[in-house]
Amino acid sequence: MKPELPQPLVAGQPITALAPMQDVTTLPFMRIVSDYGPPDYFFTEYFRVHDHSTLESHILASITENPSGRPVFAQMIGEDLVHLDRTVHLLEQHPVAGVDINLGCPAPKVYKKNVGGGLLRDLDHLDRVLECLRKAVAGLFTVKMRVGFENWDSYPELLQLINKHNADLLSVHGRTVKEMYRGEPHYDLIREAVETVNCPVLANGNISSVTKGQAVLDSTGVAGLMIGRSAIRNPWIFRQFREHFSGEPIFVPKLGDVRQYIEKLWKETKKGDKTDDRHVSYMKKFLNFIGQSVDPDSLFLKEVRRTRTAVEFFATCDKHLINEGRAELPFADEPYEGVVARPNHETTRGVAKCSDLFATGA
Ligand SMILES: Cc1cc2nc3c(=O)[nH]c(=O)nc-3n(C[C@H](O)[C@H](O)[C@H](O)COP(=O)(O)O)c2cc1C
Repeated sequence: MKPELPQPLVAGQPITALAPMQDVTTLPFMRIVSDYGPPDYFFTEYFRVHDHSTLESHILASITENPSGRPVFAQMIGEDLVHLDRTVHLLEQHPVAGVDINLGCPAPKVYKKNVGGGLLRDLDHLDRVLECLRKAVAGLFTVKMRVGFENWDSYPELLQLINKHNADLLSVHGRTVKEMYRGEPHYDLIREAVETVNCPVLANGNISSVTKGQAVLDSTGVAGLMIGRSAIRNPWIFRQFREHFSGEPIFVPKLGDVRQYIEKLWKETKKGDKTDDRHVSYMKKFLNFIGQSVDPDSLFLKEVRRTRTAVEFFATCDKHLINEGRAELPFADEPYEGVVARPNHETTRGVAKCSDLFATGA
């Protein structure tokens, strides 16, 4: 019998999902998001698939040790049929909700190896990849993709491939690979997916608040929303969506709550062997997004980016988030205009890790 998509936490509500984010959606981050109110679905960062790949243990932990009880879909990136098939069988020995293929990674070093977004340039090979995966995956087979490589000329064909291979869920990041993270996503193209494919669709890209999410639900008719960077900035966002869908008052975090979130992030993500000062640079990956909603002049972000030691880092957090009554100020619902996270997407470090592997000819 065909497996069904898991029910959302509150039956009948649109689905919410945490987008896969390399080096971010690790087990510690999933724990934190679960504490603040989990999404309906989790997706892991991608497992790399090539001729000598194994399941990376830290990614596997985000499936096997996830405390939320919510379904976790395992994402893969790769293009080799034999090894994709092999990896599906390895993954399905674990409690995965389904297996997802990454058709969106826009990093040149990745797409040049014809994986991630690169697969969107060769629909014949993509056809074979999807056929192989559909045969291999016993449970739910899901796809996360962008709307095209250079443009969306092949998008209708792409959507037909989703139908041909009976994907069970499609997440669409409404930009081309070449658009990277620039500009507003093409929500009209997400609507086209809803009208064309036979499976539920999740809208992805710049779902920054409940208001924005509801507007996207209304304009596209999607079954749900997949949220990435805004869940780093605002880990209460899934709870807020659930409250909104239930017609309840929506929780408004204060700067004092944000200070506690930063403390939690520090404690959860710091590995035993790392010095406090080295951990400051890892924390900036998160602070970059959090800082977008702290103050409109970007004072917090500018100052925290300059910190080098743990003492400086926490003193800056206290100054901007707690001292002089700031703890009671609201944390803005949307990023302040002009306050930009840099980088605002996959980092070179993350990209380098996977491109190094694919560069071996795998
Ligand atoms: C740091 C970072 C890492 C990412 N890693 C992945 C990944 O491993 N797999 C994937 O499909 N997308 C990845 N993405 C893309 C996101 O899943 C998502 O499609 C994108 O950020 C747009 O959604 P948003 O505007 O809600 O962030 C990553 C994005 C970021 C910012």
